[in-house]
Amino acid sequence: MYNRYIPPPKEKPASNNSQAIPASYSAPFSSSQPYARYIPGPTSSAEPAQRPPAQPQRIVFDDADLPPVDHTKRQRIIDEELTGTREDKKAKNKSKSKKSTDEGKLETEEDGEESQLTESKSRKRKRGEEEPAAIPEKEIPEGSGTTTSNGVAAPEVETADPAAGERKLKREKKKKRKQQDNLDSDMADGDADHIRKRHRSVFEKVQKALQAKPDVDVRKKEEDKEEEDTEPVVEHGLEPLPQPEPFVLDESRLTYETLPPWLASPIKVTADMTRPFTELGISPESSKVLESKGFKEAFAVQTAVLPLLLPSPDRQGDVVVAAPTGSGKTLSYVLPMVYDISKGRVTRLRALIVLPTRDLVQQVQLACESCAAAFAINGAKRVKIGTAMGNRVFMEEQSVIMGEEQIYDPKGYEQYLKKQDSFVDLEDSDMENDDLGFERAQPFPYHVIAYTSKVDILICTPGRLVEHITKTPGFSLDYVRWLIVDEADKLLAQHFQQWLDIVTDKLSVVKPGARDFPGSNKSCVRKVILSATMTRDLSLLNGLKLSRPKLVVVEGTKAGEQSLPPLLKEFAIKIREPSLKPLYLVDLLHSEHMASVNPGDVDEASEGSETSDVESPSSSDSDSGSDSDSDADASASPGDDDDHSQPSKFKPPIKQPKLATTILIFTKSNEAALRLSRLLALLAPDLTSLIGTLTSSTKTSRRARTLRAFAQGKLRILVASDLVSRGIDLLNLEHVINYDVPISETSYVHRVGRTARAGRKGCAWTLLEHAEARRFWRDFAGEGKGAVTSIVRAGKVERVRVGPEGGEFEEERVKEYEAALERLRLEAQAVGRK
Ligand SMILES: Nc1ncnc2c1ncn2[C@@H]1O[C@H](COP(=O)(O)OP(=O)(O)OP(=O)(O)O)[C@@H](O)[C@H]1O
Repeated sequence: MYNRYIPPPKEKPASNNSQAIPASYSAPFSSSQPYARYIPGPTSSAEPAQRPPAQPQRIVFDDADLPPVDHTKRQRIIDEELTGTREDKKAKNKSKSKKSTDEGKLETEEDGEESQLTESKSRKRKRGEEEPAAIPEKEIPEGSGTTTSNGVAAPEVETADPAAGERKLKREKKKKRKQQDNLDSDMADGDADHIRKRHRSVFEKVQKALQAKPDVDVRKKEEDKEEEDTEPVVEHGLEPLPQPEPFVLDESRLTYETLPPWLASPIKVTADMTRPFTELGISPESSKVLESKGFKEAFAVQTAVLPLLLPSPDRQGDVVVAAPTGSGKTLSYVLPMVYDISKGRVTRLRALIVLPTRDLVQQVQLACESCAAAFAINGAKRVKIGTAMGNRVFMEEQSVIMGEEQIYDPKGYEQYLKKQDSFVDLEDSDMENDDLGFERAQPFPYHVIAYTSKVDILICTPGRLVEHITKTPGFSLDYVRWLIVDEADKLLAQHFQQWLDIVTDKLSVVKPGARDFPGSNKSCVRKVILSATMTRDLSLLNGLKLSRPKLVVVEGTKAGEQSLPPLLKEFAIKIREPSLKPLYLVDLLHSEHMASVNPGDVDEASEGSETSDVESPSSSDSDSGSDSDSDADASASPGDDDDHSQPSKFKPPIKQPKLATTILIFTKSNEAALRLSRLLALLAPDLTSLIGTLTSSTKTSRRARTLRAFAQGKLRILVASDLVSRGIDLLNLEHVINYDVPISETSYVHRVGRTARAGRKGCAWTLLEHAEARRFWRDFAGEGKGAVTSIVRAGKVERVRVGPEGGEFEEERVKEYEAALERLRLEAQAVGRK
């Protein structure tokens, strides 16, 4: 930082005075140049004789604080300091000195500097040392009135007699000091301080520069060399400083080399591998029961996972499974887990299965019940299964999971009375249960309530699990020895109430006899982590605190890849006129493409179903209407091919319409799903009674009914949001239509994976508007320029044409469409007014 230079008074100095400023003096120092401020002499006319001649302020530095320096170099450094940076700092100084004048801010900053310098001076005086001479005198060229290369007036030095010259110099110094003292004493205190402060700042700079001398020398040398080698140095003003290279995100995909061994060397299983359950350690009796439930033999992933999880004399580690959608991952963990628990006698909470949605909880519950039945033979225990997903009031859920028993225990009763105040008061909680008449049991006098788990396996959503851990008396994970995390990538990426930390903390508690038996292979918790799109993000996986994990993948996939079901066929349809996209969908639904791909499956499911017991989109509120709505809609002539739209007083018998397949249509949001479902009902009246809607805003019970109706074939088309894109097992589903392109590869894999499950065929159709086409082909299909996709598929995505022959829809159809839109708008308005 440099102080503002104040130009010297415009009086003409005596030409023969060595202290006077030569005419050339002002030339290199404009007011904006960085240099110590010139101190003018006293202005009082009463003492003209004492007024010192105008001179530049001498720069004083404390040699005691510096290493011995070469004065020649020092001078050069000072010169560099004063000149080299001058241009660069010009504008900065201007604004700074202005600030300093206006606000006096600089003074404040400089107080410290001045006190340091004063301290240094006084130290020197105490030591009896002379104040060092001003700017290196030895360097001053011979001759009178010379200036330094910077134009600084150099004192005249006699060189003929060195002793005499020295004496003269001393005299001059003494004289100057005296003058300076006079000057100081004459000046008002504030002014003198102010000026001194300003000078000190410059001196401080010079000192710093000198201390940094070695760097300066090296830099100078380097600069000189560069100058020789390259172009002349261009001095810069206030243009932006050179910035470091922008940080480029490493988008390279994971390779085997970057993964830990257990991820890099997975256990691979061929996709078409099957084995009888008996060969994998399941008893023939249990296998028979499994067969009766539709599980004839173990699927590929099950053949690899079952041996790792079934009880064995060796203590085995945790298991991570990355296998395609519909490959049978659920049974691969449910079977060994239920088998293991069925060997016990006492009911305790032994297993937790965590899933992201309620629909999945219900689905996995069915798989668990099937297996529980399979192992409840030959006197083995029937494993008890419970759910916690927030679909009923909390206290009711608590009473389903936990049991209470009155035990005579006077001491315990006393403690209970003392503790009562600090006990978690569920009555005060914000749960939805309070006014429903559930009453928490109180202990009888001299009794305590002992809490016992009513279930061996709890299937739950993470949020509800945390609620039970924190609020349900007696709910404990001490005996849990199975933790299953299905759809793991989703659950790990979303920190629902820090559920994972809470659960893993609880599971790390060691209570001897609970799950820790020295030397037993049953000790500790077995963790099984599954997904069709398993993350390789170690920071996420680390949160699970896995112990000696093993990864199971389907052969043909590498780390970071996600394979599609082998029997899935994919198609893309170009939408030429985006504003008429619903018409393309209607055409696709009516086209020969929507044929059954697994003949027999759908018809079997729908046998005998003539009416639907679920809501229909043609009702004014498809998600909140009563079940009877669909009957009313169905009466609008479903299946009557001759005249679908004519209102008729005569209601024909309900017939199954000619849609011989099942279709799941994905939209981008709940709202879009509701809207499209209603629009379809208006545009394709023949399909009206077959359309159901699934969104996260639909009540769980209604969703369950809709799914049931679909499984039975009463509904043939489901319009859904991404809610059901994961895990939902619609076994008879044949076609998935991406009405809106999914947001990610992962989402695409899960959506299309709702079909072609369990060894069946299936088709996925994606409607592509022009703007979305590039992303689809590059990221999802892996075709075209710059294509990179992590999706592994058996075939290729085929292009299919749907829509009018000539490319344009008939005017009449466009008008129908516009009328349907208008009706939709009016209906929405009417709902808004309610
Ligand atoms: N061994 C088997 N024999 C016959 N069917 C089976 C067998 N194992 C699983 N299934 C059936 O396969 C279907 C898909 O299984 P599951 O839901 O476990 O797949 P998933 O791999 O978990 O799929 P997603 O990743 O989509 O959740 C289910 O209907 C299930 O009943």
